[in-house]
Amino acid sequence: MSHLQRGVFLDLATVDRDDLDLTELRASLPVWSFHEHTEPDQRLGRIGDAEVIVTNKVELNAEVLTAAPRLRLVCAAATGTNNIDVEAARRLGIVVSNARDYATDSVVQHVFALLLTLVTQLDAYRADIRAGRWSASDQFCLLDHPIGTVAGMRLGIIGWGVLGRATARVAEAFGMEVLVAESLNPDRAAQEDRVPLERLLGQCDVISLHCPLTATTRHLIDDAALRQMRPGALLLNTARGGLVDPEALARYLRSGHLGGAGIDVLEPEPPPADHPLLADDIPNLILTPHTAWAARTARQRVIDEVTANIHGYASDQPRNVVE
Ligand SMILES: NC(=O)c1ccc[n+]([C@@H]2O[C@H](COP(=O)([O-])OP(=O)(O)OC[C@H]3O[C@@H](n4cnc5c(N)ncnc54)[C@H](O)[C@@H]3O)[C@@H](O)[C@H]2O)c1
Ligand SMILES: O=C(O)[C@H](O)CO
Repeated sequence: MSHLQRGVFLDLATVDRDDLDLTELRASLPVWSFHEHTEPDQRLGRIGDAEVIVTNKVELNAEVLTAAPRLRLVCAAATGTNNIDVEAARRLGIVVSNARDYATDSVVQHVFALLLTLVTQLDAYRADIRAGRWSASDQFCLLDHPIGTVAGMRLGIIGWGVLGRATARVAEAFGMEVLVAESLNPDRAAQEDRVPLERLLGQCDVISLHCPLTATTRHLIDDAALRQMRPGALLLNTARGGLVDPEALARYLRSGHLGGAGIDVLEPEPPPADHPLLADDIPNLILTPHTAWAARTARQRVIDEVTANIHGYASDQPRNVVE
């Protein structure tokens, strides 16, 4: 058994809005400090001699990890761990655990909320109603914005993990054809049935991103990738903002080459007011504020996953270790 004394949760308010049960988490260690948010210059003071850090989005770089004298376990209250220097943690003998498969229902319904909103022109018709166009119409319905059907569309998935696979299952139920991109990571196991990224981009009506943000995947969807996408194709990003070059995406939406985009994640977050994708003249862009994961059930599950990761480490059976 590994005896752990003290834990610090650096950004509890990003998970809990006083609607979650933290009893088990609080009981998992003798001493806890919970902080709603932590600014970069507050990190070291708050970490102190903690052996366990829980973070959703506070950055833990090599400098911070090196300066934490007793740190043994970092629990990401998230699946994505791009805010944590996992390599530095490994060198320092610190275990990093994440939360897996905790928000699958929430993220997948969000992917389809974005896709169906684009394909049905929901926003445009709601704006028409608010502007009085339905009441003023000479017929029972409005037909001003062309409506597609997802059935028959070809969906390209980039990132064949928990969320990519779950998205594919729902897509098939909608009558979509699914193609899966080869992983760019050369260490990945056999990739039969996968399609090279370039071909996937050129053959699909919808591209949905589900891979982690790493040095290799940063700006995976750049100017060249957007150019390869079919005219009128749709881009969905519920993974990480850094996967997409925002200036390039704004250009391809403005030019009409892309039919639309549904984006839940930007870089940085929160985005500055002058972020290229916050401009108000970009057509067919639906933005949501990183809420794909945020159903209450999923937020409770992420707390339960963190608790299980602490218990796993304490009983010498670390779980969900990020390699
Ligand atoms: N918006 C949200 O609310 C939200 C919620 C949960 C997760 N996420 C993001 O979604 C990502 C995926 O989550 P998941 O649960 O499916 O993770 P996962 O680890 O199960 O799947 C990720 C997959 O991406 C693959 N991959 C890695 N590098 C790749 C590359 N270069 N090219 C193609 N594929 C590559 C991996 O092999 C793996 O199969 C997370 O890393 C996180 O950043 C976002
Ligand atoms: O990676 C995740 O799990 C989401 O971004 C929520 O933190």
